[in-house]
Amino acid sequence: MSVKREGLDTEHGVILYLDDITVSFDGFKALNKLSLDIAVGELRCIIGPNGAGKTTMMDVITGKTRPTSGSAFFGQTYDLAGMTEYDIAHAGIGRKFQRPTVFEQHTVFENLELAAKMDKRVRPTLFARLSSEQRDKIAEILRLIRLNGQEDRLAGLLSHGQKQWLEIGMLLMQEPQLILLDEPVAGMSDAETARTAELLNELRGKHSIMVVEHDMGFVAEIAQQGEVTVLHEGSVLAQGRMDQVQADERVIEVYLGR
Ligand SMILES: Nc1ncnc2c1ncn2[C@@H]1O[C@H](COP(=O)(O)OP(=O)(O)OP(=O)(O)O)[C@@H](O)[C@H]1O
Repeated sequence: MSVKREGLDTEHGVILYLDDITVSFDGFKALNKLSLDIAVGELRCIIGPNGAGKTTMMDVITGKTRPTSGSAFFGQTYDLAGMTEYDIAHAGIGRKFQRPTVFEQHTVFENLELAAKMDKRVRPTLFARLSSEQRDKIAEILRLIRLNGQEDRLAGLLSHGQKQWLEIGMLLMQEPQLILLDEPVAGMSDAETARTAELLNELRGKHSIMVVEHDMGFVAEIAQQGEVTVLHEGSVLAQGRMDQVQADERVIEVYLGR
């Protein structure tokens, strides 16, 4: 896998290392000695009951929350604990929150164009024309998110699912090295959920992606033979293929015990 971002050392094949991370809120441990690695090009699904610490983990990775102890590295060299949210985004970690936040008064194309111009690696180019390379990329992403032919529609008129795909497209325009998706299919119809699984399967291997999701059917579709991590009470309870974790007694207990 090529490493596009200068300075990101993934020579050892690992893009994210979380080691022994604890986050305490007034003594309550939202994360409790959490250790987790993501390989370059991996699509990792994270599941776990409510309150397991999934959002807190993403907040630590993106610099929104500081760990009380432990270390978080992006590649070999970026120590996330010492970086601001802006620096982390700039270094190449892109996050999509649960609710879509597209620019509703702009067209689909303009949304992707704005995302291209917010490319944090280059000088802001708000008034510059798109390069032909950027136009090609927008066309490719429009196809990927199945919004080709709809590029002139106002984003505010899209369905909930289409807005989510557009936002994924905007994230891709910025070429993040690691993509974090927080419950991407929450609120989607079954058809939209199936379509999102196809989209993520198309991204598999081309990007390093971490997906937090509650919808088990969807997780099974995208995890395939890859690893699924189950969080519980701020630590890793189990990790393995989806069929393995689903058969794990401890996992069954924490899901059924609620
Ligand atoms: N800022 C905070 N102050 C105090 N407690 C917090 C704070 N943020 C999270 N928590 C607590 O930490 C625990 C983990 O929360 P978190 O949101 O990370 O879980 P989650 O796995 O994302 O849950 P869900 O699936 O419901 O989104 C919860 O018990 C939550 O109440």
